[in-house]
Parts: sequence; C-alpha cells; structure tokens
Amino acid sequence: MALASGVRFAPRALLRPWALLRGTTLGRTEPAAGGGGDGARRFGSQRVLVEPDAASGVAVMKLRNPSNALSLELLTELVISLEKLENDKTFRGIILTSDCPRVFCAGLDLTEICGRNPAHCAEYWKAMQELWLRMYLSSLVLVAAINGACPAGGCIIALSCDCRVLADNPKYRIGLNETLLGIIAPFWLKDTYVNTIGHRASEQALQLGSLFPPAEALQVGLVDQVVPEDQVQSTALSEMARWLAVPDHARQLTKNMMRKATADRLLRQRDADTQNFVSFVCRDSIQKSLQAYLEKLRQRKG
Ligand SMILES: CC/C=C\CC/C=C/CC(=O)SCCNC(=O)CCNC(=O)[C@H](O)C(C)(C)COP(=O)(O)OP(=O)(O)OC[C@H]1O[C@@H](n2cnc3c(N)ncnc32)[C@H](O)[C@@H]1OP(=O)(O)O
Repeated sequence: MALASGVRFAPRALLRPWALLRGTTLGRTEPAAGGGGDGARRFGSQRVLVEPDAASGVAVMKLRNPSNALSLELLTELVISLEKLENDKTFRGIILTSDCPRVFCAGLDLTEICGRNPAHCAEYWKAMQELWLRMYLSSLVLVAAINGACPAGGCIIALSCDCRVLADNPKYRIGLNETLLGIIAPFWLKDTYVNTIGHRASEQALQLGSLFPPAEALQVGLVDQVVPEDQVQSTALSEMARWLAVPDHARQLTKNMMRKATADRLLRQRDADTQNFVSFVCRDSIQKSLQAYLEKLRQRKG
C-alpha cells in the first residue's frame, strides 16, 4: 500500500494483472485529438480508452468492447489502466463510461463461461474478483457515467464506483438480474448491493432479478442522479468536482472505513468463492441454461 497524495489502500498485488495480459495492446499512447502536451495524451488498449486531463487530475476511462461484455481481456485491461492511474500522483479521479452505443456494460461475458473448461472459468472469475476489489477499494474517486444498459456484472462495476449518474432513457436499466438467468449472485455482489440500497430492497431485487429503469433506480438508491443523456458527462464532471473538493486523505480513509470489511470478506474466501463459482457454472444444467440464454440474445438481434 503506497502513500501518495493521501493514502493508497487498494491492495496492489492481489494478483499480477500483467500475467493475465494475453496479446492485448495495452500501453499504447496516442495524442488526443487536437494534440497537446503529456496531460492531453490518451493511453489505453483495444478495449479501454483513457483520456487523461492532467490539469484537473481527472481521467475519463471509456469501455469499448462489443456490448462491453466483461471478457477476460477487458477485465485485465481495466485493472491495468486503473493501476496506471492510481500510480500516477497527477490523478485523483476517474469517470468511467462507455464508448459503445446504448450499453454501459453487459455484465459477465457469457462466452467466457459457456463451453469452457474449469481452469478457464477459474481464471476468468479470479479476474472478475480482482477488478471488483481494485475498484471497490480504489483510492481515487470513481464516478460512473452510465450511458447505456447496465445489467448484472455491469451493475457491479457501477456500484463499485463512489457515485453514479444515469442517462434518462427507459432502455437503460440497471440491476442484478442473475436469478432470471438461473444463476445466483455471489455473496460479494450481494454485499455490494446491500451496502448501496439496503437489505430489504436487495432481498426483493435480487430474488426478482429486477432491472430498474432510471426513475426507479434513483428512487431505490442504485444511482445518485438521473439526467438527460446529453448531460451525463457534464453531470459526472460536476459530481467529480464535489468529491474532489474534499481532502484526499480524509475521503480515502473514510472510504476505506466504509468498504474494507466487505472487501476483506472476499479476500478471506477468495479461493472458496472461485471453487464455488466454477463448480456451479460447470454443471450441465447451468451450462445448458447459459447456452440457451446466449442463443436467445443472439437471435433477438436484428
Ligand atoms: C455461484 C456464482 C454463480 C454465478 C455468478 C455469476 C454472476 C453473473 C453476473 C453476470 O453479469 S451474468 C451476465 C448478465 N448479462 C445480461 O443478462 C445482459 C445480456 N445482454 C443484454 O441484455 C443486451 O445484450 C444488452 C441490453 C446489454 C444490449 O442490448 P443490444 O444493444 O440490443 O445488444 P444485443 O442484445 O443485440 O447484443 C449484441 C451482441 O452482444 C452479445 N452479448 C450481449 N450481452 C452479452 C453477454 N453478457 N455475454 C456475451 N455476449 C453478450 C449478444 O449475444 C450479441 O452478440 P452477436 O454475436 O449476435 O453480435
């Protein structure tokens, strides 16, 4: 845990993200449109574009995978981009958003767990745990600018941020819909939900697999603001300014105080959670229902 412009408490070597990087293009740096100095240089990869603004200390991180389904490569590139910004003292905040029309993040990439062997499913789930741990405990302010649908794993990515701004479009629903796929949200997804919207609302929403349209998401507390689509980025920036007005060390220690117990619970049971996930998703019955769900998604298209 490094001490930078305040306290950095995110566990740094939970897993070595570089070891996961298979043939990705992360690390490329390209000048932002309009050129500029170092502060204006984008960096990123095929699936994550980072637009840093050194002057404000805020970087915009854009997901740009098909449907932003959380493939192993996307998870890995997200962890690496996050780590890179955390290690650069210039940056105090990240706005996470999507470059993919109509979808913020489609959740787990079901092709990573459908028809795959247990070793692959385990590798995949560890990468998912890793991203959640890093985001949930990040010392930076994370604001989710949710400009598209945000189901399941997408919702967890958003809930790992400190603040959520959702575009007011009835198609952009957010929530943990796992039960509708015949699968069960693991305890740390449930804990994140409970920490955000409370026990009773989580109990209902998790069992029903509710995906909330914007007004309901605001009412239940899943998001902090709902604004017209063309105001999502500007509102996310205003929210960021509000959070950055607080001294880093006080905000970071408070965040840690609020979130550490939840993260520690996963850290203590990480292997068991992985084994549980793998044995569950590798069951024939679960494979069949995931396959059928994927097929339905593919047919729905066009
Ligand atoms: C013991 C613990 C056990 C388990 C814990 C597991 C936890 C699971 C959490 C999860 O995240 S499960 C995944 C849940 N995700 C969903 O249910 C979302 C499914 N997708 C959609 O509802 C829609 O695709 C969308 C609303 C996100 C976007 O709609 P639209 O813009 O109309 O796109 P399309 O539906 O046409 O999809 C385009 C393309 O993308 C493929 N795709 C979509 N989602 C996924 C996904 N999650 N994984 C893999 N692929 C996905 C879809 O099949 C289309 O593919 P093509 O090849 O036809 O282009």
